[in-house]
Amino acid sequence: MPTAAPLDVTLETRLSGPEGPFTLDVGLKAMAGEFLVLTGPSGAGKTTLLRLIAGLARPGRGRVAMAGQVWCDTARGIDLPVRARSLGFVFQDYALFPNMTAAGQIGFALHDLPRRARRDRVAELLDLAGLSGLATAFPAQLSGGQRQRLALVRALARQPKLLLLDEPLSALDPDTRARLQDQLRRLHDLFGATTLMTSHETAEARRLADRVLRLEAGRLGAAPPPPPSLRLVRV
Ligand SMILES: Nc1ncnc2c1ncn2[C@@H]1O[C@H](COP(=O)(O)OP(=O)(O)OP(=O)(O)O)[C@@H](O)[C@H]1O
Repeated sequence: MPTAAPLDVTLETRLSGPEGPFTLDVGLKAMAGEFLVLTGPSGAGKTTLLRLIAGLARPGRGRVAMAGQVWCDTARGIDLPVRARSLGFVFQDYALFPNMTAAGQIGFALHDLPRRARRDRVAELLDLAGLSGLATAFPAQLSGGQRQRLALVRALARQPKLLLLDEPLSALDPDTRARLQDQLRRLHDLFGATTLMTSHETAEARRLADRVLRLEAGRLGAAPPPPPSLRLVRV
């Protein structure tokens, strides 16, 4: 259950879209453990917002704070490097290392643990991902769903306070996607990270999220309510 309001984001930055420049101008707060899904049309700025929060891009101006720690504040010249921010991410352009086994991918994220603790933690995370029998498999030997489960537990390996997911399920077939939605929500609940995910699928957003937000042309609004359910009429 959400308990506090630790993610506090106010960002403004100029972007150039196909129809000309526009401003990504966002104020966003999330509770600890809250699962937010960000929907909106292509080009609205969803990926850019996640990259700015992660520290992979720098905003024109603004502030990002998480759990009382300021990650970025342009007015005070603060801009923590990505590795100093307690976050995990699954981004389309941060794929798995092709030449590393499943166990190696997770172990890499835990490189500073002593060897035995690292081995135990890797085994535990592989088990959580349902990949215990595939510890020595390389990404090319895994299905799309297995790869995304691996990417997810790798992102959660260091128990980050914030989990950023950019369309993590979009490349999967519908059945795998539905299964992974449930697994994703379970992992989120288990780790208790605040999660911000982007999705084009309104149904997916409603199924997963505690709160759905919509970004349009750089501005945030609440998502429209779900359509009223059909009422049966006696004839
Ligand atoms: N550093 C930048 N400077 C200027 N414009 C940028 C920069 N980064 C992204 N853009 C532009 O901002 C717009 C929003 O891109 P973004 O990828 O954030 O949208 P999106 O909502 O995630 O779209 P999609 O749903 O298709 O992934 C795009 O037109 C992109 O070209």
